[in-house]
Amino acid sequence: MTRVCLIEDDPIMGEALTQRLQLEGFDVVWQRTGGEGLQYLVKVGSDLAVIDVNLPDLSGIELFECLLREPGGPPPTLFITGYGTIEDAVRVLKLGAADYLTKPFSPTALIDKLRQLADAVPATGETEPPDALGLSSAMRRTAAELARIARHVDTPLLIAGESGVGKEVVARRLHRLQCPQAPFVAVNCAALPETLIEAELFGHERGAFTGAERRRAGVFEQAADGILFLDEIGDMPLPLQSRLLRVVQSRQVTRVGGTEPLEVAARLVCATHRDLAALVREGTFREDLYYRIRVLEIQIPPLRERPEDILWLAERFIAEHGRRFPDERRVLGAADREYLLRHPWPGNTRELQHALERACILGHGQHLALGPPTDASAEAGLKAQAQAGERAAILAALTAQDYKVTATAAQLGISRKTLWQKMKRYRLSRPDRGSR
Ligand SMILES: Nc1ncnc2c1ncn2[C@@H]1O[C@H](COP(=O)(O)OP(=O)(O)OP(=O)(O)O)[C@@H](O)[C@H]1O
Repeated sequence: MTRVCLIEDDPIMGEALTQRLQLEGFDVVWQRTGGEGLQYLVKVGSDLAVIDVNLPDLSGIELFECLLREPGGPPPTLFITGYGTIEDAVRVLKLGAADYLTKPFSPTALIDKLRQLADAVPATGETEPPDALGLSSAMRRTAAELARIARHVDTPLLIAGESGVGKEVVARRLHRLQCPQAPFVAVNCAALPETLIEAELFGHERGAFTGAERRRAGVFEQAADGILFLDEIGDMPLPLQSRLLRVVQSRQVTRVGGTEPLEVAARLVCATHRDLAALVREGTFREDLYYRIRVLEIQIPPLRERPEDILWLAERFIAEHGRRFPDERRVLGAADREYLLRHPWPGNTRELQHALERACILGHGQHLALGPPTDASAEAGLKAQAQAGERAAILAALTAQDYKVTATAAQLGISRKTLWQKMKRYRLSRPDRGSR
């Protein structure tokens, strides 16, 4: 049963909500002051919290800020704000609240929101799954949906969202759920020259064109019964879109220069940071292909719209860095949290990850060096900063190219040898995802 801690000083409202939530099957604990509520959440904890912003002793926002400083952080929290106090609503969302309701509200609206949160929260007694995607309701919902999507292995999935939000992470998560032993083949449609993309996708027979000295399997074949991840699908040239549509519809592929069709067993997962519907309207993306690849669709909101994920992700990135470099174990301080929550993160999770990597490398003792460097540390840290930037650029290119050295070296404009040397120096190797 999902536990809800209701923190509300108004006796009539408190009692009415407690009764209604109990009737709806929630396990409700009603705390009448901010202080008692804080103590309860720190000592006992709860799956969800409903907190009135206006409490007599400690405001709901102060209470939430205290919980943010606790090691476990607050549970997914729904705030009740006063009518017309939009500033409060914006503030609580920025701090990481899951949602808010403005008074007066109907109990049904509260219950709907709590149910949405409860669906995504593990029931009492369960710990957070190791492969959670975030704390926000959007990412919890995505994680829950992936488990269902994984069962329908033939249905294409479209993952949409701004660059760096974690579309590939979601695709790889699906792979882990659906077919961890089968291949995961990632292709960046934007990174392939138009002349190569057809042969890369569909493969080619020996002698199909100048330079085709031997037969080559395309990515559909390479993906076998696993997942074929077509990133930046919006950048695929129109003529190839028609061919792709035929493959998706017939579940058969014919190599360039070949005549024998081969069965396609792989699941197609496409990703885009572009507005495909707009591309369809402009005539640069085929409408029939659009509908075919988005039978299932996951929209990942930008990080700025799910601030509750920022600190959660930051903790993970810092911990991960500390595991890899034990002498660089840093801790997120109050000023760091404030900085992280204030920054708009136009580059989304990727930018956050790189900012924290840099902050861990340049930090001292437990302290992170977040934000612009101070005068004293600027000079001393300049070299390290340049190296951190270089490492981050190489890491981004490796990730974009699925750790293919030739393609990554080409993207970065350096030789394969130089790339190998730098990967060694910066300890960059393909993460063991068990996917190939
Ligand atoms: N939920 C998450 N947990 C941990 N790391 C994440 C998460 N989401 C994203 N990241 C990290 O952020 C970076 C960007 O993620 P990813 O490559 O999946 O984004 P993307 O949306 O596919 O980006 P692009 O559109 O540029 O291809 C990666 O290094 C990834 O490891």
